[in-house]
Amino acid sequence: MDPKLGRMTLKEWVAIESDSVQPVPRFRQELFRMMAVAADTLQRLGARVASVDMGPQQLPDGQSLPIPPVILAELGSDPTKGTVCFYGHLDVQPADRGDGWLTDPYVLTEVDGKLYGRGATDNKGPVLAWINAVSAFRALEQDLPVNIKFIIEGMEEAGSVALEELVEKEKDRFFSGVDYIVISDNLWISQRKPAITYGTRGNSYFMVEVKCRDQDFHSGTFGGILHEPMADLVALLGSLVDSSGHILVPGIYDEVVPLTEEEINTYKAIHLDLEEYRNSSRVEKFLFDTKEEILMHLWRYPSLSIHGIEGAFDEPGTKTVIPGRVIGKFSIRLVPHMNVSAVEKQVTRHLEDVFSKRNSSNKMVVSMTLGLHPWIANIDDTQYLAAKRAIRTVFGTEPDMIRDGSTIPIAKMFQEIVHKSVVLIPLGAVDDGEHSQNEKINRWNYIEGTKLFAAFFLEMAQLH
Ligand SMILES: NCCCC(=O)N[C@@H](Cc1c[nH]cn1)C(=O)O
Ligand SMILES: [Zn+2]
Ligand SMILES: [Zn+2]
Repeated sequence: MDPKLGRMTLKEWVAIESDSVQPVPRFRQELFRMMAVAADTLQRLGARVASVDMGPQQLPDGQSLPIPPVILAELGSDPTKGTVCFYGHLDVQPADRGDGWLTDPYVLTEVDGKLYGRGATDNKGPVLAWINAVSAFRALEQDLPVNIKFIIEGMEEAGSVALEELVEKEKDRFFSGVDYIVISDNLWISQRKPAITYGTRGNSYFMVEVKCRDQDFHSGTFGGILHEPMADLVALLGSLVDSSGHILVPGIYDEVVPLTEEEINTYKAIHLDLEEYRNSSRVEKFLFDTKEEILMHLWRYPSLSIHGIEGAFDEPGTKTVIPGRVIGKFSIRLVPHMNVSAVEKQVTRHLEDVFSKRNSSNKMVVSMTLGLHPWIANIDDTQYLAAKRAIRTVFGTEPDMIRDGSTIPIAKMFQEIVHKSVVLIPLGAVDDGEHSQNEKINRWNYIEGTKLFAAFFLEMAQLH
């Protein structure tokens, strides 16, 4: 802890086990502690801070847990200055030492300039980099070049539960004076070259339940005389996508924006060392061989991923069970201009069609549990220019102009509800391993990223 500004270090933040994905009271308490610590840090910096009560989260099993508060903080309200709003999240993905972490995930550990720890890059490091950039102006006793607002949540990894309602409610209050919105919750596509991100994919998450009864069966006693739920489910999941990654749901590609020559040129301009990307991902072969195809299939085409089966036997050993009820989980990453409710209908119709052809006596229920829209921005907006200039100043290079294959739900919500320009300014390197074992942020990225944000404030002040 910095005694003068009361600033917390990344090590202290990583030590808080703020896992929002596992809905258990212990992690919820940690999340509340995390949000209280962050609110206190911002208060000590001189911000006006409100911790907004978000009410309960209803869980699928009928229980509920409290949602951690969202922090709304404001520094400066000079009407002659522009106002930049920064969004970040302080919840993390689950992490367990036994899952293959080489160090304790909740003890920030430096090895060769890499700071390992859960949340180091996603998203505690970048949030602290923003706070550090503000406190640099404070330490130098300089006025902030722009007014700054922070919106910081603790449920992003669980799908930003209840956040949309809050943004809607605060549209004409907290967000009324906001000119620009910045998010730093993704990565560069290179180890050393900075990037600016102007689009993300959306996500439709599906559950397909196949049920015979609530209890499992002995396969010696029932095997051979049942429509087995798992066999139905495997056939359903197997009908979704072919071996070249093409989604088999009829109509799913209908609304995808057609590709133009001009767009292809934007992919050509990006430097991506495929060999390095493949090696650092430890993947032998991708579905596509060229940089352009890889980028397009990550950013501008939909993809379908199968995530898991609830109720399946997944332990080591040879249990001879027939699961009585199984739930398959898969999701489709959406791109402009796919529509969430059209996708829901197409997927449901397709699964009903496949299931009916099996003549199974089991019951199938399809539900879409998340529907997150894709987002794309206008890269000619002022803050894109400011970010480019700040990158030139700090890194001495032009940024890669990139999109992100994953989903940052708040980007689209801000665009739709607040109607302000949104930019993603990542500061982590391509190999930071967000969501994975051994997540890290490089010391260099963390420090240069802090400088980048300070330079960005100065550029925004000039351009506004
Ligand atoms: N590189 C940015 C990472 C942000 C991220 O991982 N977002 C999640 C959000 C989500 C989508 N569906 C459920 N949660 C993601 O998986 O894309
Ligand atoms: Zn994140
Ligand atoms: Zn994440």
